Amino acid sequence: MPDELDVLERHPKTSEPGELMRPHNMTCFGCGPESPHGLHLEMYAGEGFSVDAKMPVQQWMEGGPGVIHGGILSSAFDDVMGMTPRLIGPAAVTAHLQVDFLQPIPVGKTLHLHAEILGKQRRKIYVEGVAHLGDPDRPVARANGLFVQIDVRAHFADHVENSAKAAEYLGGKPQL
Ligand SMILES: CCCCCCCC/C=C\CCCCCCCC(=O)SCCNC(=O)CCNC(=O)[C@H](O)C(C)(C)COP(=O)(O)OP(=O)(O)OC[C@H]1O[C@@H](n2cnc3c(N)ncnc32)[C@H](O)[C@@H]1OP(=O)(O)O
Repeated sequence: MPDELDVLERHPKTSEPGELMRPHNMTCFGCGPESPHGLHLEMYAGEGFSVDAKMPVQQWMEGGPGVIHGGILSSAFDDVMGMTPRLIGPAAVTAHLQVDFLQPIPVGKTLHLHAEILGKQRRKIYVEGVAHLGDPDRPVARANGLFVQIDVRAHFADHVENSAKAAEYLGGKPQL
């Protein structure tokens, strides 16, 4: 992370600490309630510049026998960490994501995910993530990511017609 950072301020319209955050896209694999095969993560705004979510580790998420698939864990981090920019302003997309797998994460447990903005410089937002199984002092995974703020309309302009929600986005009535 660079030394010279911008001052962080919560966006006046963002969710209050403890409040459920709105999915950024109803069919998002991570947080979309309408995603047919998604994680259906419910995200809560935390104190400061943080977001929390809990994910029951289900059988279909299995990688090694009885434990979570690394890609599922990475996806969960991606989405929870990707939600933190909304606390401060324009949406951001993942430019870089790095995950440390510290312990096996068993099927049947509930994974607690916490993401927090470490700093921002221009459009770059540095975010860390941590996951545990109920005891915050015993993390089972950690992540670091770089998210880059975008103009959502310009960024998705060439792709939005492929969205399951294309009719709504192109009909001028985005949910967001
Ligand atoms: C009408 C439509 C309406 C639709 C409404 C929908 C609303 C939806 C809302 C919200 C969506 C949020 C979704 C979150 C979902 C969870 C997160 C994901 O899974 S996102 C998917 C995976 N990620 C991507 O697909 C990104 C693909 N990459 C890109 O598009 C570009 O590379 C992008 C935008 C990341 C950067 O491209 P540049 O051209 O805009 O900007 P440059 O100048 O290259 O980078 C800006 C700064 O970032 C650094 N940078 C960029 N990539 C870097 C990297 N990999 N490592 C280190 N630094 C990097 C650069 O060095 C530069 O830094 P310096 O300001 O000059 O210091």
